[in-house]
Amino acid sequence: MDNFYAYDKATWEQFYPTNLNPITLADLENLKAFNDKVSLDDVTKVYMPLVHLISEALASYRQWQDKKSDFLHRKPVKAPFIVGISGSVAVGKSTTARLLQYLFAYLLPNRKTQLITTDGFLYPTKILEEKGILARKGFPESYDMTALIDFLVKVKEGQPKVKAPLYSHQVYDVIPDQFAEINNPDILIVEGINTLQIPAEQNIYVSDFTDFSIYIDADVNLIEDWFLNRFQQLVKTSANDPENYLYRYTKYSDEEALAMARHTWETINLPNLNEFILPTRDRANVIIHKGPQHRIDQIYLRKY
Ligand SMILES: Nc1ncnc2c1ncn2[C@@H]1O[C@H](COP(=O)(O)OP(=O)(O)O)[C@@H](O)[C@H]1O
Ligand SMILES: CC(C)(COP(=O)(O)O)[C@@H](O)C(=O)NCCC(=O)O
Repeated sequence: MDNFYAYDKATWEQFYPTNLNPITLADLENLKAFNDKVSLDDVTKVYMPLVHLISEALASYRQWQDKKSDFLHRKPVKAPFIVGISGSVAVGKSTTARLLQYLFAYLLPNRKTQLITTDGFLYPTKILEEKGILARKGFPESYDMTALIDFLVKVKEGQPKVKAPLYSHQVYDVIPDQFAEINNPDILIVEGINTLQIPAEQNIYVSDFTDFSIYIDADVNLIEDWFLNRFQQLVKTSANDPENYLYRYTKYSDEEALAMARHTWETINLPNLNEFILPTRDRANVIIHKGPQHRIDQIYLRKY
């Protein structure tokens, strides 16, 4: 990790400029209502300075966009600033993405932020089955990368109403005929395990469209625990919903269901982490490292 500056929380906290208002107690209460899991200590000491840093990158991006338009004698187009969030399955990407969206709204009230997850660009289960790659869900070949790149091109062109397909963890599949609509926001957060990947068969990558990238990291045993905990929570909430994919696990004892989830982790998500996700870590602008209870213990900022 030679090309990163490494900071503990106490040092990183000091980078929040003293002339900016710190987040207030009332806002932290609102945040608690929005998400009662995330540590407020992490919010004030890690995420607030990070959001400030990203807002500086956004300002310099906008300046560069304007300079390019001036150079070309073209009318400036508002191309959204894209923040990519990567990391293992169940490391906390979507939780962090939603938190960042909340904090952008707080610190940058005049900027509109939207959020998508690349899960929506997974091939539907039917196609994964036809291709014989259902057991490779989440691996590079399980995503329709052409559709994802096409989506990013339209977003960057400043087009309104760009459609993004949606994925449901409950249905365990892409939802047919339902889309998120991305409407030329100032900031688009793109969250997904593949946002830093360089698939061999592509010559243009998600990271070519990403203006700031974050990788969420943790010890692999902790991530496995978080995956199993999330699985148990999702199974619990499916108990009265036979349509839910996870409903089938309610028929097994807790131990049996847990053993099946562990098998999924060991045969699919862990090999995917080791072969295709972790090797992309050092390309991120910032690595957030978490310890037990998801508490952040180190922040790495890429030097070059
Ligand atoms: N900062 C956090 N504090 C507490 N729990 C968290 C935090 N981040 C994620 N989790 C929990 O960890 C599990 C995985 O998080 P999730 O955001 O779904 O991960 P991902 O999107 O990377 O798959 C979920 O059960 C979630 O509630
Ligand atoms: C849809 C996913 C590829 C992406 O996961 P996420 O990062 O959203 O947790 C993953 O949740 C998944 O379904 N993996 C395949 C193996 C499994 O966990 O069932």
